[in-house]
Amino acid sequence: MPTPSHLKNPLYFDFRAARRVPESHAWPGLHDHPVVDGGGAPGTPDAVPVVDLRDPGAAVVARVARAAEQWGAFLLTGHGVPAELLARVEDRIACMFALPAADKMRAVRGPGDACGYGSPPISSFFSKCMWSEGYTFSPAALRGDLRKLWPKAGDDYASFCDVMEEFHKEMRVLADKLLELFLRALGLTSEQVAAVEEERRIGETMTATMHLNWYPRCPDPRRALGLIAHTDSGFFTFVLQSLVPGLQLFRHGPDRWVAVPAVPGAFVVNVGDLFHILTNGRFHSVYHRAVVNRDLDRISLGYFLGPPPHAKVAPLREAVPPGRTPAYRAVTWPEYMGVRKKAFTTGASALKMVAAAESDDADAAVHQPLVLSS
Ligand SMILES: C=C1C[C@]23C[C@@]1(O)CC[C@H]2[C@@]12CCC[C@@](C)(C(=O)O1)[C@H]2[C@@H]3C(=O)O
Ligand SMILES: O=C(O)CCC(=O)C(=O)O
Ligand SMILES: [Fe+2]
Repeated sequence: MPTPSHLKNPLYFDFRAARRVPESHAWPGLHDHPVVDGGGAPGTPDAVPVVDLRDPGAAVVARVARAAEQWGAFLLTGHGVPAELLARVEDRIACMFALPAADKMRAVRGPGDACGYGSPPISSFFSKCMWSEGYTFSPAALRGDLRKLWPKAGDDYASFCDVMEEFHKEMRVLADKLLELFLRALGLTSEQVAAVEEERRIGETMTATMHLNWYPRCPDPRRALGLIAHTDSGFFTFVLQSLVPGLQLFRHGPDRWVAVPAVPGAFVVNVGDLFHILTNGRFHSVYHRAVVNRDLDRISLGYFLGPPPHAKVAPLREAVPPGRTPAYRAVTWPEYMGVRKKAFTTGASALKMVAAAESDDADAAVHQPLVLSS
């Protein structure tokens, strides 16, 4: 009898060969909270907020503020990234995930590596495995990274790199636009936004990381999980989900999972933990997860924006109410990842661990927003 393919490479779980969900991939507690549809009529309690950038400026700012304060996430439409480019991006991602296991394993993420192929970094905190594969890379340096997957270069390598570079160019511009909208949504005037940028260079220094997810179809989707519930750690993330839905946002009161509808051409924008800190908790990071499907593969792309590694992130002066001190202490992204690691192992909240001691002494308020040291 031939050896099943998933046993040939012990590091690689062959989802295609799986006829059932093994214990290693079966998650308890997946159905502790109900799942509700987030695609209802706009304004209904569970409808995921939509921000259409084609609407008048003041309406857009108000919608961003409401969504970031109440949900920590929204669907972004009218963003100007061509649908035709998004279709090519999805096509190239599917082509990458269809590479033979041996090719993908050549690019495997090493312990502590930011980039590479395999389960996302968060998976190391759990004993169960997720029903997905992922690939993380830096779009600013992708040609080198991608040679691990395509050592001989070739047409697929070239088209993947060309399309991702084109996408990155569009997204980086959109990220700057959204950052400005977020700052306006905090109540800053255009002049204050310009002054913040002059002083702190948040937009100028923001870095982008891309993480691609492949969720193979699953024989028993109720037992398996595509991506464990988490908050993104950076400033904000654009998620492109294919036409197969699977992203769910957690909402309190009553506790429930809201299934984000697959809206063609839309991005889901998630507020991350460092933005939660930057906005002094006014915009809150959103807890979310991805589920899998019995009949269909699903692909998603996360375009993560965050500060450069040496930049300290602390609440913006403008986000702290008069007479109060900032709610969080200054942290770099790597420091915050260290705190989050500790939080995972102890069951604590990483954001609470970087909360500053409460004080009403306005004179003691030392605001140290994004500080760039050389
Ligand atoms: C920029 C990043 C955010 C991320 C860690 C990473 O360095 C690259 C992968 C990202 C991702 C994607 C899946 C979920 C997540 C929690 C993870 O483990 O890897 C996020 C990370 C994050 O937001 O912290
Ligand atoms: O697959 C999705 O829709 C969500 C992906 C995600 O949350 C992530 O990559 O951080
Ligand atoms: Fe995420």
